[in-house]
Amino acid sequence: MPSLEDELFPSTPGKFKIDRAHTMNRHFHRCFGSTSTMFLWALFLVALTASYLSFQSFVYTSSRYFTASWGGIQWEKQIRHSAQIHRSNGMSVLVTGAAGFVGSHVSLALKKRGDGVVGIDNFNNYYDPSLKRARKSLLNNQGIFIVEGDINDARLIAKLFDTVAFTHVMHLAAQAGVRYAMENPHSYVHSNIAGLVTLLEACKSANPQPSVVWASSSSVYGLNEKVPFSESDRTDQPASLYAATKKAGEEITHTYNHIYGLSITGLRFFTVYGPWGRPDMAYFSFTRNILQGKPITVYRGKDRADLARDFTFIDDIVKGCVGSLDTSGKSTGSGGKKRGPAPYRIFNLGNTSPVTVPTLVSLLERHLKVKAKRNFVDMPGNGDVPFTHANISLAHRELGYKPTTDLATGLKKFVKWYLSYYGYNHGKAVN
Ligand SMILES: O=C(O)[C@H]1O[C@H](OP(=O)(O)OP(=O)(O)OC[C@H]2O[C@@H](n3ccc(=O)[nH]c3=O)[C@H](O)[C@@H]2O)[C@H](O)[C@@H](O)[C@H]1O
Repeated sequence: MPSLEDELFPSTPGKFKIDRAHTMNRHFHRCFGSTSTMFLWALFLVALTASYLSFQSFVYTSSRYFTASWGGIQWEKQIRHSAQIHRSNGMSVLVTGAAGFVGSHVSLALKKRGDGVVGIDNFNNYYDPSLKRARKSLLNNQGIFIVEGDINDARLIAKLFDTVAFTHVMHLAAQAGVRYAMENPHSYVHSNIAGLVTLLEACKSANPQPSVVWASSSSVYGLNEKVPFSESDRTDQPASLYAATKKAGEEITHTYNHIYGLSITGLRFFTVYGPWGRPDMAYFSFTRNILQGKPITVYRGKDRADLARDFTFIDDIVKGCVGSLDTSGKSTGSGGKKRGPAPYRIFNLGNTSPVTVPTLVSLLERHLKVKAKRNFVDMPGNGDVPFTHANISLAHRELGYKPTTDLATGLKKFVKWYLSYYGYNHGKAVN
């Protein structure tokens, strides 16, 4: 069946063009008989377009205003209340990623000792958001308010700094996970680079400027083979996009320290685990599979060598974070201008005793009292590194950091939490 266009303008080659041009010409002259009429029509069209555009912008602004999940007197009151300090020389901390694993633990620790804490989290679905919601209610019960929003939302971040003069920012919001970077590379750029810059822009413009402590990663050591990994070792050979964005974060924060006088502390976390942890990590997904009777995939390196990680228990990491906030030193800038040099620090926060992945599995079996079905496969080339091992002498000297939990003890605590949270039958098919 010919289309309406075909009926109006027959498609015979040659004829089509002439006829169409001719017809258009006739219509044109009928409508716009003289130059002055043409001018008036043009004026009319310009005015019509302008009023349409301003109407569109009005609709956008007002819908943004009415549908925003933040703002308003009540909202500001909650933020101020949450940020209130209840100890002498305390701090008011904006914690990004507060509904995340490390973020929720650090927020609770700060609140417990009397610091003011305001959280922000975008509750994305990288892993089950219901776990993030559960962490949120835990924090709410302790009087911590979590703003639901993205660190890329510059207006929201500016509003938070307008509402509270935060002394510190604990920046833990990030797209985590080493291997997922091959599936969704842009989410890493969005959170770990664009989001970081948006946050730093707000910090640099705030008056007073806060001190910033943020989560880098052990993955920045990439293909480094010198053990244990020291802060001064090479970090220019990342093995994954995740690692590359964290390394970029270290360079980006350096420029904000250099240009604007922001006090910066970057923490290279080594495979953090524990209660309320991340379901995407090996110790967590292994636990789920073992309990469900499903096989687990255990990667092996070159020549079938076991992979190893410097697994670090969450309570030790929390101490390192709090110690970093306490020793961070002040930012020196104001109104976006540097007034003098400010501290720029980077620390490894590890356990300094690597354990192989098969040993991790054996420990889980012991605590769960269930045998695992191991499936050994060669480590795929997806960003993984064969081992990590932290030298923590710098953090020990500067922060008093001293991890005290070995993997067996930490996993016992994790398993206890896991069973109380999910029960033995989590996800098991019921016959
Ligand atoms: O320290 C970091 O900077 C990073 O730590 C964490 O990464 P990783 O150390 O890779 O932890 P994780 O995935 O638990 O794999 C642990 C081990 O199990 C092996 N592994 C993993 C999965 C699997 O199915 N099988 C397996 O053998 C795997 O090969 C590895 O040897 C954080 O996720 C990351 O966000 C970042 O913070």
